[in-house]
Amino acid sequence: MIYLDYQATTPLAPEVAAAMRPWFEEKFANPHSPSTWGREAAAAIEVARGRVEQAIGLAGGRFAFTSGATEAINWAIKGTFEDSLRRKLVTISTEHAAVLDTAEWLEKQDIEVVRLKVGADGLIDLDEALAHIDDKTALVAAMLVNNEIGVMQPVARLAQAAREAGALMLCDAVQGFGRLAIPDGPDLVAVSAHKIHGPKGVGGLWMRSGTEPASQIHGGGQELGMRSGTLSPSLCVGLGEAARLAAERRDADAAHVEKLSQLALATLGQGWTVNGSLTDRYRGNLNVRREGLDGARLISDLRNIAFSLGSACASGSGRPSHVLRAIGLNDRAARSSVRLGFGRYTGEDELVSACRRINEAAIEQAHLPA
Ligand SMILES: Cc1ncc(COP(=O)(O)O)c(C=O)c1O
Repeated sequence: MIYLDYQATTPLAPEVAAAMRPWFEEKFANPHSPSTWGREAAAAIEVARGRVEQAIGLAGGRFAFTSGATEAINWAIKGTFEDSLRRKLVTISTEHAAVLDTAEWLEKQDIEVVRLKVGADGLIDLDEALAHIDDKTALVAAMLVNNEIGVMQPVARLAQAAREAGALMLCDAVQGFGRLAIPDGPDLVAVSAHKIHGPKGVGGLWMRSGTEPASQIHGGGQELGMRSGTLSPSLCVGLGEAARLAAERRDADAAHVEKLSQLALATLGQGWTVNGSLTDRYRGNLNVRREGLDGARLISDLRNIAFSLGSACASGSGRPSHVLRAIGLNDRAARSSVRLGFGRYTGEDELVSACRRINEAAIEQAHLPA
């Protein structure tokens, strides 16, 4: 199996698995218990928290663990509106479902939602965005790297505009965290462990000091009373170790990914078009289309290569991706697109071999009866 679906999830780093194991097995204490064992687990969680904060790299804030980025985003958005008299959210039409579905829920509570359009390059028009961010706006929510097409929005500029308007800025940094520097400016940053070679089921929300959205999960008062529920030392330690490794290896991983991206494009060869900006992008995400291709069929024909149509959610629904539609592709062009995602553990040879097979299968498909 050649794994080219790094945006859906990433393989667990061996260092992370090793760091997590004792907390599943002999060190099973409840980290909120006052026993010696409990305190040891709590201390390990605090070390992990420090590592995540360091990898996020923004000063003057604090990180709280959650079950993943979806929960962190729900918390940030719903909690901000619960605390604010302002009634407007400005976001982008190509955000992840965690943001867009929460925005839809807000609309039912009579909150105005502006979904900024994007151009064929997948990027917003900054002037249009600035015109919408005003004194009615409580929150601007924008992702750092798009999960489907890899393009990078101008997060720092949006954060500045939000601040000038007295609003807060949430950055869904899931696909950029640990891979790129998070630009300074956001007040709230959501991250997830399983996109950076950590375990599934853990992530969290970084909050600038003084910006603590209202709690959405009530109970035992863990995480400074902001997010209740017994923390899993194993998952938290796993995220901490994944963040530490990502920070340590960021430049080496970025250089590797850049090389892989060039190799993939050169191997696919002619007839393929990259969806979204060629310049403002994370290189480990290559969403490509080919005239007449049936992407779903290609994926089922090439069972030994794991790749996808776009987001895992869009793939399941059978509906064309909202991101590809937003960049102006019609149904046919959207269905002829596939996403190749690679990273730290992808070998050059396996990538070349996979791209060759993808290209050959696509050419073969063009000659088959529909
Ligand atoms: C951009 C983006 N935001 C949010 C999420 C949700 O993260 P999690 O799986 O931790 O809930 C994902 C993962 O699919 C993502 O790619």
